[in-house]
Amino acid sequence: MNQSKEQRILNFVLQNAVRGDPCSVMDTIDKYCSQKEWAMNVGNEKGLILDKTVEEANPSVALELGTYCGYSAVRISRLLKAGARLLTVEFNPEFAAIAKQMIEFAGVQDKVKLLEGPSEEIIPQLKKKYEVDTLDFVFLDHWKDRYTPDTILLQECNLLRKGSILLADNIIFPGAPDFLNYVRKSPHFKCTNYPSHLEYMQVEDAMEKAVFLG
Ligand SMILES: O=C(NC/C=C/[C@H]1O[C@@H](n2cnc(C(F)(F)F)c2)[C@H](O)[C@@H]1O)c1cc([N+](=O)[O-])cc(O)c1O
Ligand SMILES: [Mg+2]
Repeated sequence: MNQSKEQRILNFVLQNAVRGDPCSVMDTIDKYCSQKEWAMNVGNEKGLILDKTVEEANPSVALELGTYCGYSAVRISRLLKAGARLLTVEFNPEFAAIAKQMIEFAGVQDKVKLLEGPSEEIIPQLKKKYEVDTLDFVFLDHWKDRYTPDTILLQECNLLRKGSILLADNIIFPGAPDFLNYVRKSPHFKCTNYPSHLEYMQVEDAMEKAVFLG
């Protein structure tokens, strides 16, 4: 049975990146996806915005919705302080298996917990099952029509605290218009837009930061 694109990306990393070196894994994925096969990793340009926002948040507990191949899980977890952790949620079992191997190869597995399943099931379990009090940082990069319902669900589950930082990918392309509308109109969020480009392409894109005000 022929391989999936995600399996080809993982194989390229296993054969070309330096084991235990997160930056080498990120650079190798970016090289493959810019030169051989496009894939929906946040990439290096938007990745720098992600880096700066993670450093600003300096999270003890971070959540990512949309693991995919694990590129941003590696990117985020490499910046976490000792004892901090990233919970990353993936719905597709095949992608989760790829991401698990990617995370282990990068050597960040002790900082990352990969949770498999739909967000509407996992988010309500975070407090009791995954011992989360509140989330310091949330990266939204999953299905764009889930950004708003999951942001509402995070609030309903009391997982946000004054100062929790949400960062959303793909505000322009593919776009998340209802999310943009929701957070910009809400009195509970202070929003900042970061213009950028779609990963590996000369297409406009942007990220939106939404700080929860309590
Ligand atoms: O569709 C895009 N991303 C969707 C990303 C989807 C990924 O998030 C997972 N997921 C779904 N639900 C959950 C959770 F957590 F809820 F369970 C996790 C899906 O299985 C998939 O791996 C996309 C598309 C483009 N593009 O250019 O088309 C560019 C991008 O940067 C993109 O992120
Ligand atoms: Mg994205």
